[in-house]
Amino acid sequence: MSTRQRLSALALDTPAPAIAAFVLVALLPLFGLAGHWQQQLALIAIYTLICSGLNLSFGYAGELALGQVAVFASGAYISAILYQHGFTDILGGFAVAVCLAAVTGLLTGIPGLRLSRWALALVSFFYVLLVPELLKLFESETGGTAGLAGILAPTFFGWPLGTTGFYVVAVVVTLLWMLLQRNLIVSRFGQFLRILSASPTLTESLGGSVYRLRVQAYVIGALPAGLAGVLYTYLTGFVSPEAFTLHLLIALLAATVVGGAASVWGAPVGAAILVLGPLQLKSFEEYSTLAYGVFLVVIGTAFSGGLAGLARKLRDRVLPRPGPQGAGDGESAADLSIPGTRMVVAGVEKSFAGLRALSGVDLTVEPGTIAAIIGPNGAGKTTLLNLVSGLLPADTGRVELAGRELTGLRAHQVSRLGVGRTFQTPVDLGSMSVLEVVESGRFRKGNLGSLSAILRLPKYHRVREADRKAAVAALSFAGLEHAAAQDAASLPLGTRRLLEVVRSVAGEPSVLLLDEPAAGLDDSELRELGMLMRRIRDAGGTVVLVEHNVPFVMDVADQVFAMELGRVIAAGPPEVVRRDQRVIDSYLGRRGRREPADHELDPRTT
Ligand SMILES: Nc1ncnc2c1ncn2[C@@H]1O[C@H](COP(=O)(O)OP(=O)(O)OP(=O)(O)O)[C@@H](O)[C@H]1O
Repeated sequence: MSTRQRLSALALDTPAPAIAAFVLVALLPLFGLAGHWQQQLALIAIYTLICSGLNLSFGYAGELALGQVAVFASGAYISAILYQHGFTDILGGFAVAVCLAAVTGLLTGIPGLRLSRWALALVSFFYVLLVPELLKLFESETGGTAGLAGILAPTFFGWPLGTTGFYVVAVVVTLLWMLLQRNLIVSRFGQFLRILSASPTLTESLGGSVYRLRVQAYVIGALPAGLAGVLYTYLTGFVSPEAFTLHLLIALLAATVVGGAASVWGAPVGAAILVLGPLQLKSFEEYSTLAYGVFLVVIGTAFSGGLAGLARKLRDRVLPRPGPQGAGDGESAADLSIPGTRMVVAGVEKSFAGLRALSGVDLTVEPGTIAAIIGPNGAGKTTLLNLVSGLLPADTGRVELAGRELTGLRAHQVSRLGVGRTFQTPVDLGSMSVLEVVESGRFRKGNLGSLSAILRLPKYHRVREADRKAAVAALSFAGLEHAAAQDAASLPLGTRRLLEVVRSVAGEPSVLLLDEPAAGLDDSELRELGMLMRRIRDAGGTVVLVEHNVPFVMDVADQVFAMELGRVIAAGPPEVVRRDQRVIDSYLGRRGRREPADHELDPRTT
C-alpha cells in the first residue's frame, strides 16, 4: 500500500482525524483558552449532540422528526430537578436523562411512525409546542414560566466540576457519543437507514422492517438530545420554557442541514456555525428565524449534502477511495452457495378495487432452473412477483418455499426466509459504493447486530468480514470486482441492473425474482446478464424472471409461463410455449395462423 493509499484509508475508514480534532479542542484550556470561550465551545458541543440526533432520524432515516427540542428540554429539566433534590452528579444526570429521552422517543415516535412520515413530523412538532404548557402544568417541580434558577456546578464522582472541568466533560461526552453514532452509521443498521431514506420498498425486500428501523432511528436520535439537556442546565445554571422554543428548533434544523444532515461529522460544523456564525450578531436577532428559513431553503436545494457533503467530494478527489481488501485475490464463484429451493404458487388471486389482476395462478419452479414469466402489459406479472415477495397480500391462494408457507408474511419476513428480488428501476442509493450495495444483500442473513456494532465487539468484526468476503465473491462471480470501490450511482444503467442481481446473489437466496432485468440493456449487456443468470442457475439457484424481451427469455429460460389477463395460459419449455396457439393469439391479437418470430412476441414491438 502506498503512503497515499494509507492516508486515504486512515481518513476514510477511521475516525482518527475527528478524534484528533476533539482531543485538541479538549486540551485548549491548557493553552490558555478563556472561560468565555470555554462556554461558547461547550454550547457548540451541546448543539452538536442535538444536531447529531437530528442527523440520525432526519438525515439518515429521512424522517422529519422535530421532537429533539422537547427531549432536550426534558433532559435539562430532569437534571435541574435532580439538582434541587440534592442529586448533583453529572453522570447520574446523564443516565436519568438518557432513560427519559428513550421513553419520550418511544411515546412520541410509536404513534407518529405507525401512521405516516408526515404524522411523525406533526406529532413531534406538537410535542415541542406542548413543552411550555407541560412545564406550567407541573409548576411545583418545574417553576412554571419562571423556571428553575441557582443551579451551580455539578459534581463528578463527588468532585465539584469547575468551568474547565465541565468544559472537558462536555467535549469528551460529545466525542464519545459521536464515536458511538459513527460506529452505528457504518454498521448494517446505518446502511439500512441510508437505503430506507432512498426506498422503503427496497429496505423491506432486503429484510429490514421499515417500521422498526424508523422507531429505532428516532429513539436513538433522541438520546443525545437528553445528554445535551443535562449539559445545558449546568452550562447556564438556569432553565426556563423560553429556552426551548420553535425558534431553537428551526435554528437547529438549519445547523443540521448546513453541516450535512447525512454526515456524522457535519453536526459539529453546523453547531459551530450556529453558535459563532453571523446570525448571532445583534443586528440579525430580529430576523434570525427568517434568515434560518432562507438558509434552509438555499442550502437544502443548492448543497443537499451540506458542508460535509462538499468536504466529502473534495476529499474523494484528493484521496481516492481505496479498493476493498480481498477484491481480486482469488474469491471465486466456487465460494458462493446459491441454495435454490422449490417454489410453489397455488391458486393465487388478487384484485385491485374490482379489477382482477390475478385469477387463480398456479406455477412451480424447481431449483437449478430459470423460469420466465412472459405476457403482454397488464397481464399480472409484476403483481405476481409482489405477492411472492410479500409486498402485496394475496386475496386467496398460497405461496410456498421448500414447503414453508409464505402467504401472509410481510416483505421483510419473506426476504429473511430466502426470497431475493430486483426491481424494474434500480434505486439510486446516493453515495453508496458498489461494494456497500452488494453487502446490503447480506443484511437479511442474521440480525443487524447494532449493539455489537456500536461497541465494536468481536462479533461485529466477524459479521463484517463475512459480509465483505461474500460481497467480493458475488462481484467476482459477475466479473464486476473491478468496480467495487466506485459509487454505485455512477455506473451505467446496464451495470446497475447487473449490480441489483449481484446484490441478491450475495444474500444466497433460495429463490431469486428478477423483474425485467433486461430492460434498456444493449446487446453486450444482455449477453453479460444471460451469462450471469446461467451461472446462478448452474450454481443451484432457483430463478424466476419476468421479462418482455422474448428473444432473451427464449435464450436463457428452462421453462416459460405465459400469462394473459391474470392467468397462466401456457407453460412448458420455451420451444413449446412459443408455438402455443393461445400465446400466439395473445400476442398477435387472434390473427396469428403462423408461428411468430421472437420479436413479434415482444409487446414493445407489437
Ligand atoms: N397497486 C395497484 N392498484 C391498482 N391496480 C393495479 C395495481 N398494481 C397493478 N394493478 C393492475 O393490475 C393489472 C396487472 O398489473 P401488473 O403490473 O402486474 O402487470 P404486468 O404484467 O406486470 O404489466 P407490465 O408488463 O406493464 O409491467 C393491471 O391492470 C394494473 O393496472
